[in-house]
Amino acid sequence: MSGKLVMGNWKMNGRLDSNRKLIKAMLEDAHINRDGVAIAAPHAYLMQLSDLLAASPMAIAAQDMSQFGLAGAYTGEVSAGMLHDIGCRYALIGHSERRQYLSETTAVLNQKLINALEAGITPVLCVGETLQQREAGDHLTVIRDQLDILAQLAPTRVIVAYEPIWAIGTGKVATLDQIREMHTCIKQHCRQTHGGAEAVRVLYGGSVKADNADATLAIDNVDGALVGGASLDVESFGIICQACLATYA
Ligand SMILES: O=C[C@H](O)COP(=O)(O)O
Repeated sequence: MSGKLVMGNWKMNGRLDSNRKLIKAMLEDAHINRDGVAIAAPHAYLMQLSDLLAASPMAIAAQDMSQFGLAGAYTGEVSAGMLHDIGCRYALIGHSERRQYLSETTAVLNQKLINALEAGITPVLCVGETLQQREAGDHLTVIRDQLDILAQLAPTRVIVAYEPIWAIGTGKVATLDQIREMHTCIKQHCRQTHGGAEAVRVLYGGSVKADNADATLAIDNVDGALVGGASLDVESFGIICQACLATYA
C-alpha cells in the first residue's frame, strides 16, 4: 500500500457489543472504511474484527505477538503464525507501554520482528524517548539506538512508529518542529544503516486528535499516524483519516 497509513490502537479497551457498534459506525464512514486504515485490537477481539471487516478494505493489526516460534509449549502466548492465520496484516512491536510495563528487551523485540516478517505480517516498530531523555538532549541518540534493531532486516517490510513517550495519552502533542526533526532523523539513520530510507514508512503517534491531525500529517516524512484514544471515537477517528487522505500528495 502506498499513501499514508492510519492505525487505530485500541490498547486494552473493548467488549464484543461496543466493538460491534464502533466498527459498524466506522464501516459507514467512507473516510475510515478504505484501504490505508487499520485497527489494532486486543488479541481477544481480533477474530471478531476479522469477521466484521471481512468485506472491508480496512486491515486488522495485533498489538503484540509472541517472541517464540510458530507453535509449542508456550502457555498463553499468541504466535505470529496464528495472527496471520486470522488475517492480521500488521503488528505493533515494542510499544512504549509494553517496554515500560513488561520490560521488553532489544533481544525479545528483535525476535518478534523476525517472527512477524517470517509469518508475512508487517511489523510496526515503536520507538520514542522519555521527557527526561529529551530534556537531557539525548532524544536523537535514544531513537538511533532503538532503530539499530532494524539493521539486519528488509527495510521495505518494516514500518516505524515514532511516539514520544511524554506525548502518549497526555494531550501534549509534539511540536511540528520536533516531529519533523525526529522523522528526518529516523529516515536518515535508516538510509545510513541499511539503505532503506525511502522504503521505511514512519508513523507519528502521541495525542493525535481531530484538531491537530491536518498539521501533523502535512509534515514531510510523516507517512501516517498511530492513534490511541481518538481511535475509540468514530467522529474523531474519521476526521484523522480524512486528514490522512487530504495530506497524501
Ligand atoms: O498507540 C498509540 C499511541 O500510544 C498514542 O496514544 P494516544 O493517541 O492516546 O496519545
